[in-house]
Amino acid sequence: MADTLAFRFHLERSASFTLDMGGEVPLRGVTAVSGPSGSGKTTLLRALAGLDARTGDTAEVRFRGQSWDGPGGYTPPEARRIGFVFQEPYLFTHMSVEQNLRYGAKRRDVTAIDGIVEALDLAPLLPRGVDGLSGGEARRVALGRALAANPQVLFLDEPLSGLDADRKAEVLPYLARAVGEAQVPALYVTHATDEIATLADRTLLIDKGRISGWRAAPFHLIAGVVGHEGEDAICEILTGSGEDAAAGAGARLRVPVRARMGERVRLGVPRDALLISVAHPGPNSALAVLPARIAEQSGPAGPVLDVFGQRQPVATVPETGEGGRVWLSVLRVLPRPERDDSDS
Ligand SMILES: Nc1ncnc2c1ncn2[C@@H]1O[C@H](COP(=O)(O)OP(=O)(O)OP(=O)(O)O)[C@@H](O)[C@H]1O
Repeated sequence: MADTLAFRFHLERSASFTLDMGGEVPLRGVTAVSGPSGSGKTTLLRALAGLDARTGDTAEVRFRGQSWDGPGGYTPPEARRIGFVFQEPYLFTHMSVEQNLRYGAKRRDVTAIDGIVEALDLAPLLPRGVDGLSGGEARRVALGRALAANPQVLFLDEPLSGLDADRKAEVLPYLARAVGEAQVPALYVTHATDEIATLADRTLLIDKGRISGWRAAPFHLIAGVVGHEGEDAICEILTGSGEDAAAGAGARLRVPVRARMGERVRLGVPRDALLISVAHPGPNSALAVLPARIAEQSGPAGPVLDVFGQRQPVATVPETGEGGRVWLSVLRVLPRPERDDSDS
């Protein structure tokens, strides 16, 4: 497949750790890389980037059909055009925020960074020094600098780690927006389920240096922005195809998302914010209570719900039999602007 990052590694790093895996990551949207501490997530990103190569390593990497490493040829790390964002922001402290961004952009036209400044809301920070930035602001600048270099892929290694829950909730919508708008595919190392629910189109699970599985995107609904109320957007759930499509026409939710009128958003629903019941739950604190149907009680990837024609994997469903009607209470959503190729 041409539009993938394909790899195979056998890297012995210590007596107790060998990265031994091969796979293909679609170069579309965000692929989360998740696994226990020490499972090899950072080692995988660095190996894909061509860093820390050692004698005795077996490494083969192909990016969109072009050889980065292996018998097909070698591309040095600096020519791979990877935008790296690490756990620490690593900004240049002797430069202002704007100089940091321009450094990222190097030979690019400065107007080219306008979209990044807007998506990450960096305009008020541009003249400031880096030292006085809050943790959340520094993360936004670090992401902006990586995007300013016009990378062909982003490698984000726990870019929000170390932020408290409030700061993280503040930065996550910007991160989601910037990644969505830049249309740069990303590999995103994280343990955090809220980040995966907001950002990930799929998750690569690794354990002890090996791939332990793939997980599809967590439960989400695609919606269109049809209005605004205060800072929030009013989103109308888009209907898919099939017999349940018509049932959803007009279902709306008010959500805190930075999105323009007419824009498509993906509303990620964390597992603990989704209740499935056989009877209508009655008045509750849900953002929305939606009719749905169990499309598959026990499919190969677990149960599948059909929500207005959008088929979604879920952890468990009540025993009502296949085709059973259920009600879906959505308690919380984590929105991300959606690219037009989302359903391809
Ligand atoms: N250069 C190295 N020399 C020896 N051991 C290494 C080296 N690099 C990584 N390791 C070992 O490889 C294993 C995987 O490390 P890695 O940092 O990739 O894990 P991780 O999944 O990113 O962990 P975390 O979630 O804690 O960041 C660890 O046991 C680590 O000690």
